[in-house]
Amino acid sequence: MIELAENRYGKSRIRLMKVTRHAHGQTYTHDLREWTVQVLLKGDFETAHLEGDNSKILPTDTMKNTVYSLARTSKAIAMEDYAKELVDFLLTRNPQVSSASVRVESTMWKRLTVDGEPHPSAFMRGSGELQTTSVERAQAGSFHILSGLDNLVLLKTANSGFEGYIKDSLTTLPETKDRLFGTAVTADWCYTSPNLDFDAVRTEIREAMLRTFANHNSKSVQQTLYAMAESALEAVPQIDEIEITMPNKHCLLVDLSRFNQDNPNEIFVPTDEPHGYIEARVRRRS
Ligand SMILES: O=c1[nH]c(=O)c2[nH]c(=O)[nH]c2[nH]1
Repeated sequence: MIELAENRYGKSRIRLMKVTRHAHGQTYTHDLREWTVQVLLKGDFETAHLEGDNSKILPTDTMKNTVYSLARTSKAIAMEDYAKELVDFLLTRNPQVSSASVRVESTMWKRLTVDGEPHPSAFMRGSGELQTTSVERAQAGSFHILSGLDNLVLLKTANSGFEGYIKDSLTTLPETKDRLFGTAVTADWCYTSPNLDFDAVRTEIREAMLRTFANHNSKSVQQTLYAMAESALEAVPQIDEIEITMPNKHCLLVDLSRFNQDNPNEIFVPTDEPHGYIEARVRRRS
């Protein structure tokens, strides 16, 4: 006997740009948001898989249209609030759906400064960093919101060392009190409430992590990762758990002795592969 164990379906990589226009008398300001949205539904789709009966299937093309239509009417500023509206909309109109999940990835656009003034309608891509959220709700259930960020690329040139580790017959790594520490942070945190000023909380979490990365006297990526998670949890009571992944993007000191030159930690070769991979989930003790 064979059975359908689990299934879900939806639309991925729905790209959306929203311009919000504010008029101030003779002048104006525009706000810009760029989101990539994924919608996934779980529910009563067994007959679709087993019999080819599409009578309970909301086409993924309709889900894509829903994303744009709701973006037009929604007053949400935070992507978490927009995702909640989208989940509610899909669940209300589709009783065959048992749970809906919406993920939004937001691209960083920064307002251009021209002649020292913020420009009302010109923007610059900030970096490859993404702000993320995944919002899920079952019919008659409550929201589960996991927000975070991805590809926050950081580097510190002081206050990082790595010493005192295991040495065995395969060790070649020299100990160092002074190395470059480069990483690309991924973080995901859970909120204690589904109704928050999500953008304000996000800013505080991000700033707490950045401050700690900059100021930490790092004995390892592991220690700095934990300190960053701890500072986010201390700064923001509205989250109770945070998971952080920090690859160790090694920058290797170049040996210039072959050219009769010294290299007092000035010339490095940045490497992508292989890289260390450090991950931890840190939570408030209950
Ligand atoms: O911060 C570090 N943690 C490690 O576990 C590790 N391993 C390694 O080779 N270099 C480093 N650096």
